[in-house]
Amino acid sequence: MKVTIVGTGHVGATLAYVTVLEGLADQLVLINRDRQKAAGHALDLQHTASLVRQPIRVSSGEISDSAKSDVVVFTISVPMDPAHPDRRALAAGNAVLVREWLPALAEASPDAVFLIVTNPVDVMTWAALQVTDLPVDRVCGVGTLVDSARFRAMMSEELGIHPDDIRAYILGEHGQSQVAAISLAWVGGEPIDQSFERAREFARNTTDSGIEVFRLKGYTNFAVAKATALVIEAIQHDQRHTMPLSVLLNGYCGIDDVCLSIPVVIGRAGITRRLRPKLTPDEVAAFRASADQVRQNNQQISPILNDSLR
Ligand SMILES: NC(=O)c1ccc[n+]([C@@H]2O[C@H](COP(=O)([O-])OP(=O)(O)OC[C@H]3O[C@@H](n4cnc5c(N)ncnc54)[C@H](O)[C@@H]3O)[C@@H](O)[C@H]2O)c1
Repeated sequence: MKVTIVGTGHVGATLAYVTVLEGLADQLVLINRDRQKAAGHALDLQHTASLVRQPIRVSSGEISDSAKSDVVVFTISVPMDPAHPDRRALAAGNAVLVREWLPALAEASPDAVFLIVTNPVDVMTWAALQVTDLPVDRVCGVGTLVDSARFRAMMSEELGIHPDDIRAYILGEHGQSQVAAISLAWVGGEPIDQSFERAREFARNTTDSGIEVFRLKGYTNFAVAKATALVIEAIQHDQRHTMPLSVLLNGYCGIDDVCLSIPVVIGRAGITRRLRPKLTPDEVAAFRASADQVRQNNQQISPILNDSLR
């Protein structure tokens, strides 16, 4: 399997390291505007590859070197203002990057699954679909996967049960309007008590946790890299795992033409199913409000995507 990581900043470089350690590809290509930096990471990872069991070829290069990738991960981004950490503020700058990079990447790897990590990830996933002819089931954003994992970890600690045994999703925007689908949370077949006040507190903590890491160290990399690696692994082995990813919604909860995280099934062909769990009326209302928020951002960047540079 050939994986290309576009952008070798904190997230891209960490994901490249996890890809090598976990043997998630036979071939890994790194692309960065600073070619020397990408070459340095590739060389360092070649040395790493000689220490792991699974052989993997690591190189750096241009978009042409990414040709016929099975997975392309997009992580390039304008920087977030440390004084005002707000993912939505990256929308205009990153829309320019999506417009500049995605068409050529898609042309080079028309059969790849494209994983968008760049924030605001729901808006950028939608943007990627606007500037390419990629099928909707092969473009998805690493949206609330980390949020959901964090939410489950908090519940796990409270309940004294392994997080793998807890099913719980954060849905909607990877950001302030995200929705904790507490009505869907269960363990061992038992629903988590709706009146479980701590679950609401955990949901609030989850919403803020990514930004909190950013405030403390200036970027986030480990959790998102591991989450993205899980998605790559599901594609590599056609695992058909269910996970919350940001995908284009059309007619979902009455929402059209917006990318938001919902539980999906993912495998080698990309998204094979969009699951439709039964949410409470309050959760549906919150999910629709999240869609409205993201739609506003989409509208703001539309003129940038339509710019004549395309
Ligand atoms: N989806 C998620 O859960 C999640 C989690 C963490 C971070 N993120 C997002 O991932 C993105 C990357 O984060 P990071 O910490 O790696 O950022 P970073 O600043 O460390 O890296 C950004 C990369 O983009 C490249 N870049 C910047 N401007 C460019 C330009 N004009 N042309 C080409 N390349 C350019 C840089 O060279 C660098 O490789 C950000 O948008 C961040 O918000 C998403």
